[in-house]
Amino acid sequence: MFDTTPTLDCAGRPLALDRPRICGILNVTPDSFSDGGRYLDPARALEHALRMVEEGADLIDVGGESTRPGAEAVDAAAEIARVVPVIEAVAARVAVPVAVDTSKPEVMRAAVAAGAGLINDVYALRREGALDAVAELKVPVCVMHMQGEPRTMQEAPRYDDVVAEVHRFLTERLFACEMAGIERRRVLVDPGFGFGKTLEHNLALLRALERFRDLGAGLLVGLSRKSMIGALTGRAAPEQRAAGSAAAALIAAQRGARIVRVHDVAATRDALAVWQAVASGEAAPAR
Ligand SMILES: Nc1nc2ncc(COP(=O)(O)OP(=O)(O)O)nc2c(=O)[nH]1
Repeated sequence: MFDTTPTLDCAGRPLALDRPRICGILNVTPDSFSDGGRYLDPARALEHALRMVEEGADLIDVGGESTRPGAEAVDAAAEIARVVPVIEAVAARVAVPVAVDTSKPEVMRAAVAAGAGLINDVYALRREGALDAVAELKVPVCVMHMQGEPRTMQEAPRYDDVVAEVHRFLTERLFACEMAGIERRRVLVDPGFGFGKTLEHNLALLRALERFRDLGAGLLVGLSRKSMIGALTGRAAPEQRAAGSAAAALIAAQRGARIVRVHDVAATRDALAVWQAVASGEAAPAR
């Protein structure tokens, strides 16, 4: 059922993409939309990371700047101060790879020096120096589509054909990566749910997710607790959206996502385990 797509080498820590993998979100920010402020303290952040790995996370994604709609930007020094101590502490205690969710080259470099093995860039390496940094750091990277900037992206998202335009953007970013010496097998792509998209745009992308298989890159998807889930379930509070988020992660996995980026690891793992038992005729390896 799953083809033998490559295993990513995340600074010596393998991330096999032979079946859908779970990326646990660790926001070290005061203002992330669903868990802002909860893990600002490095000790709390480490505790949460350990719990997510225990629950089944195959990767931990540490972010120091909220990219929610309307978010204010954070400077590099402040972002580094937030993520580096947490990346150091988490990488020292877990065996799974640790990613850094940043678009700034200086944060990428500091994070990899601290033990990060994958870069997750919602700006798809479009900031000055980002492509060169990733080429030099030699760790895998996720490039994501966003229309506009977090501060204003949800004001009036508009596309002629959202699927075609997102596909074209990711094609161009993959080409830019290859031109910079970042081989395609080291790149993950992400349609960027909620990043300059209406509910209809997000649904169109999820329905057409298989279209992105032809990019020849692993597909990462982030739907967890987003307003799309709230709109479809009526759950106003993000922390009430675990069931809807697990359903969305399952649909994404069934349509080709290799990594699902989630807040609720245990619920997601259970949903994927049931599907894998049915779909592949054998139960997913018990944890
Ligand atoms: N690759 C990728 N990275 C992402 N980073 C942040 C968020 C936003 O979610 P969250 O981190 O929970 O919130 P915030 O940005 O407010 O910290 N979504 C994605 C996503 O969909 N894909």
